[in-house]
Amino acid sequence: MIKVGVVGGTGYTGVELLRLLCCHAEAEVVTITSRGDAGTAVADMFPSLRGRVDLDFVAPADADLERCDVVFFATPNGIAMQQAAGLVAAGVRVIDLAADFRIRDVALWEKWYGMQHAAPDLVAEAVYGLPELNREAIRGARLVANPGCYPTAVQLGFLPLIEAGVIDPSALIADAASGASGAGRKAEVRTLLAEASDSFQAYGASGHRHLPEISQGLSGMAGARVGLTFVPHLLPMVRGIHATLYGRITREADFQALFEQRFADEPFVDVMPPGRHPETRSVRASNLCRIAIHRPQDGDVVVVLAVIDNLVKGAAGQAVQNMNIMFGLDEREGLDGVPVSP
Ligand SMILES: NC(=O)C1=CN([C@@H]2O[C@H](COP(=O)(O)OP(=O)(O)OC[C@H]3O[C@@H](n4cnc5c(N)ncnc54)[C@H](OP(=O)(O)O)[C@@H]3O)[C@@H](O)[C@H]2O)C=CC1
Ligand SMILES: CC(=O)N[C@@H](CCC(=O)OP(=O)(O)O)C(=O)O
Repeated sequence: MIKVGVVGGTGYTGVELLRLLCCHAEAEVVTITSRGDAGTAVADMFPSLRGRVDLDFVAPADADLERCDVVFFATPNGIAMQQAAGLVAAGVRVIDLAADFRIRDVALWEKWYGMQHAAPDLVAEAVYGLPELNREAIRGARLVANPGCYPTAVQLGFLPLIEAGVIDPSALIADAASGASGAGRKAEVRTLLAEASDSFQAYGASGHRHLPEISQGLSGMAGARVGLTFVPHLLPMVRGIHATLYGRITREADFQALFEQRFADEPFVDVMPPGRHPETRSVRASNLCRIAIHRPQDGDVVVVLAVIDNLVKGAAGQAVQNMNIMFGLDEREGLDGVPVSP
């Protein structure tokens, strides 16, 4: 069994990791941390895990992470970078759900994240954990930077079009909306029920920290710097991301066939038949990204609709998928649950 440690077990992605890993045939969570709730039984805090997880939270300082085979950091930005070097040196593989190792340009990361990087030398070694793009590199990685939630949906939606060179990479538009769990479990006024429900609002329109991450990924696919307008929105729901992506066509192609062929062997990308509109609830609690392709009025714009569950394919599920690849397991292990609908 793969021995797993989770740092940051009381948050939304931490508990989602536990939900997925408790059904995993080859992995066992052996330690899980919380600063404020050390000593509390996991199943007392999360009754959904009663009978499934028989562990107490331990303080991060008391967690013996070095006895693990892999450690997931489900912590805010800036935590994993303080511990990753020691763990990697001890032979422990690390998967960071936060953004510490996602951006290769350390100065750019420091600008967007407003802090000094504690492990700049490790950034070059980290592998960006989007399996549909980087599967081979993930296999041998000691340190995986799990992608952000919006970046997962936006990159998967643009991937076939950019790789095939059929849209103008200098004029990409991504309109995306997320449920409130994307903001994490910590108390915040904007995600209170009375603030977020029955309303719909964009945020970060002038610049969101996922912009450099998405631009970096799309530029890698294009082989040149892309121009991207990215506008996130907060949706009055709990889970899910819906991304609407626009690309100006520069070369004719059968776009539906392009997507079907590119993702034919991908276990977690579902290309819907022509004319469909994917719903976020059709992927709820699953590791799927569901995609539909449109060409309104046969014009010169291709519109891609991509939905994921931000906590699963956008975070914990993708992290488990990466673990499966790193340890040579079936990529679908622990992740083949059917989405919850309605
Ligand atoms: N929510 C989402 O949809 C997504 C989140 N992410 C990223 O995943 C990470 C976790 O997100 P999420 O679960 O939503 O966040 P939460 O705010 O829900 O949880 C954060 C967790 O980190 C722990 N923590 C906080 N500060 C520290 C610290 N200094 N040292 C150790 N542990 C700490 C908290 O536990 P305690 O306070 O008890 O120690 C808590 O368990 C973030 O970096 C986020 O950006 C990525 C993709 C999607
Ligand atoms: C609704 C909401 O607030 N969403 C978060 C999503 C960010 C997130 O989850 O962080 P990662 O960078 O680790 O993906 C936000 O926009 O800040």
